[in-house]
Parts: sequence; structure tokens; C-alpha cells
Amino acid sequence: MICKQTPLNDCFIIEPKVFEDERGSFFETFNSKDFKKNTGLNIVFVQDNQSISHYGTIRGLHFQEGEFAQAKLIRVAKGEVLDVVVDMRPNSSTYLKQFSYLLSGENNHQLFVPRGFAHGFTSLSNEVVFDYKCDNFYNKASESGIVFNDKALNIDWKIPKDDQIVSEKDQNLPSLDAYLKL
Ligand SMILES: Cc1cn([C@H]2C[C@H](O)[C@@H](COP(=O)(O)OP(=O)(O)O[C@H]3O[C@H](C)C(=O)[C@H](O)[C@H]3O)O2)c(=O)[nH]c1=O
Repeated sequence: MICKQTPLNDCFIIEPKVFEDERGSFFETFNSKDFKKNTGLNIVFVQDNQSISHYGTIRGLHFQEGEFAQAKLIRVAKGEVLDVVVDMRPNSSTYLKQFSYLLSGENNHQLFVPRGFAHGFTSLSNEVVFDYKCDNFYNKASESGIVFNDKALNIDWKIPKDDQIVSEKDQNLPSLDAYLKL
């Protein structure tokens, strides 16, 4: 596996070693020994999630707050997404900076998103299978987020407005400015 630093502190891109032969391919989607050796992080993932999204779906920007904050190891098993993260940690030198990255079933790349980051993605293909590991359990009461079309973040989701599919819940998330004033 190759581990590359992103422009945001503690956020990494992981490129697993893929073995290909006449039958197809194989790769280890997670190996705790290799993960610790390459990232220096001692993370215990406790929950695996999967979502399936139609083309144009935008999920996010989400995070759980406080003691229920989650680090995530994200991959796309099928299709392609633009994954977007924002460092929401006031003490970080990359505070409020954003980073986006194409994850796909083709490149098999993974993105490690540390606790304290807002996370979202958009489906650039149909029926995207989005799989990720979390190091903390789901806790509805601690869910929070920033609205996907926040003016200050001005994220380019790469999907025409007419094609965007966003849940009612996500459309009603606060702006970054409103969230920071909470
Ligand atoms: C996240 C989660 C949700 N749920 C239930 C709650 C709802 O009844 C249903 C759909 O939840 P939601 O609309 O919040 O799903 P997403 O919009 O994909 O949320 C996720 O999307 C962004 C991109 C993330 O990074 C977070 O992991 C997470 O917020 O699944 C659970 O039972 N367990 C869970 O861990």
C-alpha cells in the first residue's frame, strides 16, 4: 500500500496494492498492521457502512460532534465519486480548508478522514457503491453538518444543478457561518 499526505493535516490517500491475473483482481481493502505502519495511527474501526447512490446524489457535508466524532476510511467499490472534506478543527493549521478527491472502483484509492472533519460526496456515475469504516458508532443526537451549497466553501460538486439529488435533511443543514456562530 502507498500512503500519501493530502494538503489537509492528518488526512491521507491510501493506494492499496492490487493483484491482477487472468481471472480479475484482488486487493486487501483493510489491513490494520499495514494501516498503522503507513499512517502511524492506531485506529480501531468499529462500524462499517455502505450507501448506494444514483448519479447526481450529494450526501453531506456531515460530521458527528464531540465524543462521538468519527474518523472514516472511505472507498468506492463501484462507480465514481468526488469526495469532499473540510477541516473543522479550530486548532489545526488547515482549519476550514477543503480538499476533494476522485474515488472510484477503478482506482481503488481510499481516503482517510480524521475526526473533526466534515465529509460529503457526490455520485458521478450511476448506482455508486460507497463503503467506509468508522472508528466510532453512529450517534444520531450528535449528528451535525454544513449545507452542501455553502457560499463561503463554494464547493464545485461537478454535477449540474438540475441533476443534483439532495435529501431534505441535507438541504436544511446550516451554512458554515451559521454553524460557527452556534
Ligand atoms: C450514517 C448512519 C445512518 N443511519 C441511518 C439513519 C437514517 O435512517 C439512514 C440514512 O442516514 P443518512 O441520510 O444520514 O445517510 P447519509 O446521508 O449517507 O449519511 C452519511 O453520509 C456522509 C457522507 C457521512 O460521511 C456520514 O457517514 C453519514 O452522515 O440510515 C444508521 O443507521 N447508521 C449510520 O451510521
